[in-house]
Amino acid sequence: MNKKTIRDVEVQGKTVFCRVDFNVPMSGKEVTDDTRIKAALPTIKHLTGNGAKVILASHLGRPKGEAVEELRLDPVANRLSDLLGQTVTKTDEVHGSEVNQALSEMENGDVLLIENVRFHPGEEKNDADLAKAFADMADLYVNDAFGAAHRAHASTAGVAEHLPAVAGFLMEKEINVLGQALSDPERPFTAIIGGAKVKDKIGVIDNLIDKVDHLIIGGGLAYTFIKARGYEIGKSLLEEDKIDLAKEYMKKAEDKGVNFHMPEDVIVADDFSDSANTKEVGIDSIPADWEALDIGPKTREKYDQIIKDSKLVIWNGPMGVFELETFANGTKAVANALANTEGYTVIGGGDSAAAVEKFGYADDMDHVSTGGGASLEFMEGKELPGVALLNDKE
Ligand SMILES: Nc1ncnc2c1ncn2[C@@H]1O[C@H](COP(=O)(O)OP(=O)(O)O)[C@@H](O)[C@H]1O
Ligand SMILES: O=C(OP(=O)(O)O)[C@H](O)COP(=O)(O)O
Repeated sequence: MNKKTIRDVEVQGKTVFCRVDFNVPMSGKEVTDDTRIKAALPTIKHLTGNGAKVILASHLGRPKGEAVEELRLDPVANRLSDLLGQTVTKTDEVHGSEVNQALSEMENGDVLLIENVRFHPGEEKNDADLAKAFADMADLYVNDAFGAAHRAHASTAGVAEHLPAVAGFLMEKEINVLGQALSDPERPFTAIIGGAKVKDKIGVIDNLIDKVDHLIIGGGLAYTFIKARGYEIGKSLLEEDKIDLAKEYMKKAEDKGVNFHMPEDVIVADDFSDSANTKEVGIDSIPADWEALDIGPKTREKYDQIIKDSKLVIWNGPMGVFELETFANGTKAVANALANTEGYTVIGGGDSAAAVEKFGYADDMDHVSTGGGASLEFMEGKELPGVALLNDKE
């Protein structure tokens, strides 16, 4: 990576505005997976250990510019305090008098976490005033939020225009490892795309088709493709206005000789719950009132074989609603296949990383990225806004 990092700057006595990605899975007020918090610890400890005052900023969920009680960062601050072994002060504001007061009380080595930056309507608009307000709090900007580096927001991009701006250790590691894997990919190269953020992820498929040998689709994303093939999908997740795009991508894959795989069979349920009635059905038999929440056994077997025959596998997005035991088998099977392939394996995405951790396969992967959309956009060859504005190495 040709960007400056925290190794290249003096931080003693400085106030550092450090963007992290603490967008962690939650259940009520409990952090259910702290992978992303742990991943930021080396940077935070480097800063505190070298005498900086550290202001941490993160988003959590998608509150759309207003305060949402369940998306406050207090549980994250508590978990971070435990992990760091020091008190992390948390403000209820993103900026303003409460934050300024907390800042005035900070000593070198202290850590302050400001409230969920997406409570402020200016964050996602990359509002210039908000970016300036963030910059005015500090002497240095550090971006360690690889998971949010594909967003050009006030705390990930705008703020960097006003301060010396460098990458944290996590950002550096992600860019280096992913860049290395993709510079000259070993083949067969397989990409597996699943999850629920259809709007975000469908576009990356376009560029991935130019790079991979096998493209595997699963999770909520699959049903827009299955519908595009002309099948009825009942109440399964559908992004109606992306059906044409799905058709276009399948055509492109065919034209380019890329092997495109979508589920052949699925697990359908009459309710979105662990106690729902379920059935295994072919994709031509999804009942009108049911929704497909996992891939079926034939699909699991087929995907397992492709993964085991691959030399490089990137996986982003679970194959089903893995949080519910009843619909976790597809995601488990794919995680197991990745753990047992000889190929180099890269996992991306908050939920995929959480799934791999939950099923006990994290140590068997070559790289578990903290970014889902970010790793995909990086692997597509796009320049990430959260990286572009950082200072270049001299
Ligand atoms: N068939 C499906 N229907 C609805 N939601 C699904 C389905 N398959 C997976 N999901 C959901 O997708 C979510 C993860 O999606 P996403 O955020 O895109 O993944 P990641 O965080 O790994 O990038 C999980 O919460 C999972 O329950
Ligand atoms: O969880 C995230 O993305 P991911 O689900 O693609 O890994 C990042 O924190 C970015 O969140 P966003 O997709 O709401 O901008």
